[in-house]
Amino acid sequence: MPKVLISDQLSPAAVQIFKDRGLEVDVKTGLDRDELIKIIGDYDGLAIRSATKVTPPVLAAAKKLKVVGRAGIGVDNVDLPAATAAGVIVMNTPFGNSITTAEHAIAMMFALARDIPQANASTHAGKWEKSKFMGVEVTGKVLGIIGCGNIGSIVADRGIGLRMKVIAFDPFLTPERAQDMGVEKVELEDLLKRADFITLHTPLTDKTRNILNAENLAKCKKGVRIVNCARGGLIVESDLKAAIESGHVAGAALDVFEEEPAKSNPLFGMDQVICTPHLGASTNEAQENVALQVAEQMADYLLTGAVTNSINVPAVSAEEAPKLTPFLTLAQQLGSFAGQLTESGISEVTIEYAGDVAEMNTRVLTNAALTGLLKPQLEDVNMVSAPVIAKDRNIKVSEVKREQQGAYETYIRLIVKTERQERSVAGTVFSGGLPRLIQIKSVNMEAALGRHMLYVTNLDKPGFIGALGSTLGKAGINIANFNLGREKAGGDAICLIEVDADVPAATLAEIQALPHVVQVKALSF
Ligand SMILES: NC(=O)c1ccc[n+]([C@@H]2O[C@H](COP(=O)([O-])OP(=O)(O)OC[C@H]3O[C@@H](n4cnc5c(N)ncnc54)[C@H](O)[C@@H]3O)[C@@H](O)[C@H]2O)c1
Ligand SMILES: O=C(O)[C@H](O)COP(=O)(O)O
Repeated sequence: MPKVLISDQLSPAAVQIFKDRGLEVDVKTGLDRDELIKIIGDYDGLAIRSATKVTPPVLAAAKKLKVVGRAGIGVDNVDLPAATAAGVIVMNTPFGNSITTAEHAIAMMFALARDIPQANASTHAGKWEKSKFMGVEVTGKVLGIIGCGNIGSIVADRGIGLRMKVIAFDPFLTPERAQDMGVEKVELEDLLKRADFITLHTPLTDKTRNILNAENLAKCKKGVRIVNCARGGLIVESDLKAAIESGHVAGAALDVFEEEPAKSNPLFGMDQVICTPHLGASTNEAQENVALQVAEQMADYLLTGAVTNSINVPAVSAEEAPKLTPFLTLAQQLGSFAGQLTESGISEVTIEYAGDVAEMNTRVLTNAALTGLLKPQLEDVNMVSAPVIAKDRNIKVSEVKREQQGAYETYIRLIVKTERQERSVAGTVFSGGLPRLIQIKSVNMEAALGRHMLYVTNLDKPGFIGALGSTLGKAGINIANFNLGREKAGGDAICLIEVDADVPAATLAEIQALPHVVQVKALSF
């Protein structure tokens, strides 16, 4: 009988589900790393929240482990590549605590507007400082939401209910979805300039890390109040401290910190800063939701092999797997390729299946393509949530099936329409199950996608390839594969280069400055 360890505070509902489904379950919370390493070898499943760190040494000791279930959203405490390499499925519950977290952000906004924690402490101390705590109304104020996904859009809805003017910065929010929500879609600069309250609801990615740094805080309206119930690392804490000390920022309410558990922090002790210890998801309702859901998902997987809400593995049945797997990889790669190049809201996605692949389970393949497409923008998107997210965002998704045509026996073509342009990319699977890109826009080429890729669009002129090669060489970057294609001699051309390491920003800038280069972008797969 499979055995599960619950190593963080989960609702007792989870234990009941595991037992009802016939699994053995142990609850051992507060384990340190070595204690976890010592016992993890006994378990097939590990159910966690954000406290347990699933690191490579833990995974190395977890010889029987098949699934890690995160009762909540963020899986930043799980080393995903290491889990994937160890064959461990990681699943989460992407929607179960969204309402609760949005409510915490609203509670923090009110606490800030009316100094409630400070006034509470002062009153308990018998001071009756009635004139000290002069607040601000939220009605009519501008609420600036950075990141308008599941939680951000619930905050927007509540803000509108409070008669606030809600503006949102989220490059991947379509104008139609913003309009449906009654939210004004704005650029970051505009949001910073106009918002009386700013609330953060993005994942922590390379693009969002330090999004509120000294430079951006200086662009904020004087007297702005800032709420962060998303992730520490979105705000530079020392810069926020300085902005509060100078009086430019009136206050901040923080549920999350650069380092957690936060035992000391530059912002601790400041009168204008309200802190909670990562309580965003801590309500009975949310905890019940996520515990029930994660236990059901883990039991399903351990008992039947069904995969739901997995972050690192697509959902496929045992019979379909061998034929479908290379096409799943291809679909996800095509999606990821387009997603990494997309910098504005997606309105439409069409996936063409031609030849043999049109007879397969194209729904799963479409979900794989959407997962790849949305992944560069969203922290938690998987084969199950991708279509729901696309629908929520008013992205029109359609499949077209064709008989075999053209040079390839079978292929998948992904066409992505955004506010600004239409992008198409096609690929096939070669014998031996090797996925290959065969066309980008209307330019033919045959390219495998490696871990580090450089995508360059340029004019087909002499000297360009040499200049590109020497720029990479000068930067010590080895070229593993070089693929070229062009529309016509002297016309638009595309280079897709596999390199052995990440290309630094300075080298990208040098390539961008080469004659005949239109665009350069580093991609990773
Ligand atoms: N405090 C807590 O206890 C708690 C609870 C739940 C979730 N969270 C955190 O809240 C955050 C949001 O969760 P969610 O479920 O709404 O995620 P989500 O993926 O549904 O939404 C994130 C949104 O951020 C947007 N985004 C991505 N990059 C952006 C960028 N560079 N600039 C602006 N917007 C960008 C995405 O387009 C998306 O709409 C996550 O970091 C999650 O881990 C915290
Ligand atoms: O990502 C999440 O779901 C939240 O940060 C909640 O984390 P917690 O389950 O540790 O409270």
